[in-house]
Amino acid sequence: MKESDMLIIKVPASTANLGPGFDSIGMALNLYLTLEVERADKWEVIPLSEEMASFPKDESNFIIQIAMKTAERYNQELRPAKIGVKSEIPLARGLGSSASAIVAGIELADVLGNLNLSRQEKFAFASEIEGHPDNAGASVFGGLLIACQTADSVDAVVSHDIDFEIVAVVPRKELLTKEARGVLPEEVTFQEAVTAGAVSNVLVAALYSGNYDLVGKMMKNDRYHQPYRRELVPHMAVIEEHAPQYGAFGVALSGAGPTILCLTKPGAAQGLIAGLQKVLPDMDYLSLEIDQTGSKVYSMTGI
Ligand SMILES: Nc1ncnc2c1ncn2[C@@H]1O[C@H](COP(=O)(O)OP(=O)(O)OP(=O)(O)O)[C@@H](O)[C@H]1O
Ligand SMILES: N[C@@H](CCO)C(=O)O
Repeated sequence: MKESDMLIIKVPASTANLGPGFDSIGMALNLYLTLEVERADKWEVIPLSEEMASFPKDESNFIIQIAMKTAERYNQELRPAKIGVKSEIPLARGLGSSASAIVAGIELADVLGNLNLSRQEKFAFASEIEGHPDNAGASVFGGLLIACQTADSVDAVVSHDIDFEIVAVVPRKELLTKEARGVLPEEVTFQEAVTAGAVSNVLVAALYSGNYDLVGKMMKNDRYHQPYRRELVPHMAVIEEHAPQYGAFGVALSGAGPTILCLTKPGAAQGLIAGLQKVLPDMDYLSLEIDQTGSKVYSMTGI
């Protein structure tokens, strides 16, 4: 990065799991965390949207901490910068806000430290920090991602060809991922694991073959996490009951919740929102698309 540059880092939100793809499937969404980065004599974070005002304004800010950790991994020290931060991603609602902040920090280290990281390197480090690759991978690559993280490696297949309309039903109250992971069992039986894996396999095959009715059925049939998290998200059953009549073919918990993800047939999103507002008026409704680009960095001159 040159002294006079103002760089923009733009990272998409994401939804994870799509039901049975627990800690494995992610999809990038067109809501963004944006950083405006300029060289400075000391670290400074300027909140440019309301929710960002609650975070530290110095180098203890999470995004800067991630940037420093990334630089350290590559034996670099970062010179400070002034960073304007704005976000359209609701916090702790199951739309990948923490993963987008991690990816933004890695992108920040990449530009400030001239690290020249590949997308795979950014994906691997973001997944390591987040602990699972679904949200992090979607934020890095965009599109629909099927990923697998083991102790030795993290691998993903990313598709930019799959597309459908999305409605996110967002409760006004936060649910931290830590709490929603706390209700999951420590063990399942071998037979349960086999069935849960089979449901996930059919979901992926149905997604790739465009069999959206089967996609919806598999989203609902998840055995890994939704049965345990239902008690935290009572609005989910209401949406499952009413959404199909307004054109949704699939309903699932978005990430760890509490947002509910509805996938709709083309042109059905507005009707779905109007229909659901009648039964659940106290929710926010977002009509969204898949982000097919992933995280990107550009200068104010548009390069
Ligand atoms: N831009 C940001 N700057 C600093 N911290 C952030 C930022 N975005 C998210 N966080 C941190 O991440 C927390 C939310 O992470 P959490 O994993 O609980 O939910 P989520 O990522 O929004 O949802 P999910 O993981 O289910 O998709 C926030 O409470 C905050 O501590
Ligand atoms: N796969 C994760 C996504 C949320 O971070 C979960 O469901 O807990």
